[in-house]
Amino acid sequence: MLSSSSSTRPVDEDTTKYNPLHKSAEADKFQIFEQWLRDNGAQFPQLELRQYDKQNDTTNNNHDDNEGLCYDTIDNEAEEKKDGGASDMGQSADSVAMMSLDNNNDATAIDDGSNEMRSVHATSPIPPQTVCVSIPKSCLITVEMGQQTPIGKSILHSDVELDAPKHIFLMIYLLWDRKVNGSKSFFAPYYNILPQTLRNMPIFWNAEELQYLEGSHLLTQINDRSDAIREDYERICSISPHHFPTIASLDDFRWARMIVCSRNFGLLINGHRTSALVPHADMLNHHRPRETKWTFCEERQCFTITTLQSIQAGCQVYDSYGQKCNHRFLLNYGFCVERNVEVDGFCPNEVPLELGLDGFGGVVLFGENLLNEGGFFGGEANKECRDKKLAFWTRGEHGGSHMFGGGGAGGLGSSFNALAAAVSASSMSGEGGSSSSSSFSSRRDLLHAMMDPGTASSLREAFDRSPSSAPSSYRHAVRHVKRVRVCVSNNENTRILFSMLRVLACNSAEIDHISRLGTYSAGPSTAAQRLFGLPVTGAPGGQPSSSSTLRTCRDIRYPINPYNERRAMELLLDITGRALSKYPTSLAQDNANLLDETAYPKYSNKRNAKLQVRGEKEVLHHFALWARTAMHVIDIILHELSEERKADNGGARATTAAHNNEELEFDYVIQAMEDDDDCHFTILRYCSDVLGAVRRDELGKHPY
Ligand SMILES: C[S@@+](CC[C@H](N)C(=O)[O-])C[C@H]1O[C@@H](n2cnc3c(N)ncnc32)[C@H](O)[C@@H]1O
Repeated sequence: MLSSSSSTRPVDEDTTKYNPLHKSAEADKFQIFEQWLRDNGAQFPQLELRQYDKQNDTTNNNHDDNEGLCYDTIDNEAEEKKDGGASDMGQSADSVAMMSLDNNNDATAIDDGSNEMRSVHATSPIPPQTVCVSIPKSCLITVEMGQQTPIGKSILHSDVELDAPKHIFLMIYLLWDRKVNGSKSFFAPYYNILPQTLRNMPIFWNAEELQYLEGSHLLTQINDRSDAIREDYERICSISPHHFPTIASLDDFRWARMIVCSRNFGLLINGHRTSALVPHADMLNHHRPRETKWTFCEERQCFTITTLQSIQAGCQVYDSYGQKCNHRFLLNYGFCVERNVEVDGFCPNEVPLELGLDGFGGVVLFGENLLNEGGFFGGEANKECRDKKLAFWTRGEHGGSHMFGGGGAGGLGSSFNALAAAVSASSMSGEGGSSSSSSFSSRRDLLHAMMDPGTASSLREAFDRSPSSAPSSYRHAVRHVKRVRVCVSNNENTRILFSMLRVLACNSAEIDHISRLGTYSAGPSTAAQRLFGLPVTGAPGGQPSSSSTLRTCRDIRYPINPYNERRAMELLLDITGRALSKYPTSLAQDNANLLDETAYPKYSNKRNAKLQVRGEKEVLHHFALWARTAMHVIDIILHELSEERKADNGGARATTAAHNNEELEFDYVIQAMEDDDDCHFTILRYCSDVLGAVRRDELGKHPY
């Protein structure tokens, strides 16, 4: 196990593995590359490039060490940028057997194009604040250069919309120059050392490798990414039908997209914001916390990398690709960090949760309607209530337009990924446009039909074209779904998740109450609302104060009451359970699997997939525990309240057996949580502070 600090990181001492660069064609490529850079003024005097040796990797994937709750629409990962942050993978990078680029002991590994994992090492001790890499502007490929190519100009003059507009011009330059100028290109030495297969990138995984991600939303994102690349390719072909297909095939385009995605730097060059491919600087692997920083230095007119700490001779020199969830590392860079934890203990791994409402007032979790019609979440019979609830749930979104587009942005930038589900032709025609939800059985049939993935998507298309002409039952069945990414933290996205759960858990009186709440208005507030600096209720009479803005389902930051909060926690337990049930293996099984480095070799696609799903399950288990703990604490509060009520009514509270049981007392339970080292601080703080404030408020309402 390597430390994240260079001072304790082992130094590679087996110099026999790092012979001078002259023995293989592969080494020649790198020698030519480095010489080309030096000839053009680049400097990296204390660095050498190395290549990882192949290691039991059945997928030909040799890797070394080792993107708050956002609505999906702001979770745009299409154009991931390096951010000058730092990595964890460094810890494993050094532990991987490596060889110098001229080491022809493993010529086969080199020649099959699969040994694509290179790294940068210090050849002598490097003090902090040393500019260890300096690449002149003339060696950079920038967005503007892509815009000046014939295809770039055609794109600029067209009104075509592309998924990756910023990356596209770098891709275009790379593909165009390679094809048109070939070995005569100024950048040919750079093109020659770029990885050829990118087999570690999930969009290039085979079916067996993708199956390792079963249960993960990442599978959908991989598909979406693949589709988006194909669509961009087709759009550019439509602008340049005779030229572009001769420059790049779809496979070339896919390769270029992932090269740019994993290697570009967002820069400010002489006051102009752009993106660039920076030869050599893009050979540094990711590690956190960061040990180097990079920038475009106007004085030198060079891209520079500067050390932030001393780096020992032989140690790998890292860059940080930023603090990111493993799904971003995997999707955009083709690796996962084994232990993705920041120095302060924060783990950025996330999992997306999908929750929503149908027009019957029924809760929808991961696209499935809760059908407990006898229970609370299956929907409300009261039309007025469900209309209000739906109005609140969709408040702030663009009416209609987002509903069927699969991810259109809402007015507040939130993802309103409303899903229109298909129903069978018979059920649609059978409804005849009459009021729909007249009976439970027809509604149930309708919802069942909607859950069937085989139901007619053509009807959905017809409905999308003309929603207003669809039968009202169908319109009511349309599910309004939002997605939120959560991690093990009480960050903004956690707060949004809890807010949405509270709204979904509202009964008629509660939805009336939150609909009346104003935002940031002065006036009377409860102790708990003051304590948390939370929005306060509007003036009596139900109108928000004039200075308030309308609140949305993201704004219910404080429990509405203990009963609603308990229902919200039931929903949280349900949604985490549903998400966990999608995976074929348990978290315990994953942990056991990852101990087996023969079956799950380091840096293999199989291991990376396992790391990804394990990270998701860790988050889901955290929230399941949160929900269970909260329900227990709320039950204790409700018990105390009922005891108070009895006492207020003249009962003998103190003599009840239950009351003598200290395990049923709020303070006792909170103290036990504080004493428990395993109790996560977010759960403790929520139970102690948020539920504690709810309890104080409720007790303050006595006598009843
Ligand atoms: C900017 S390049 C870095 C240089 C790269 N190693 C090469 O040989 O060209 C980014 C790629 O390096 C690899 N990489 C970077 N950091 C890594 C890490 N911590 N663990 C595993 N692979 C990493 C991934 O394949 C990623 O797509």
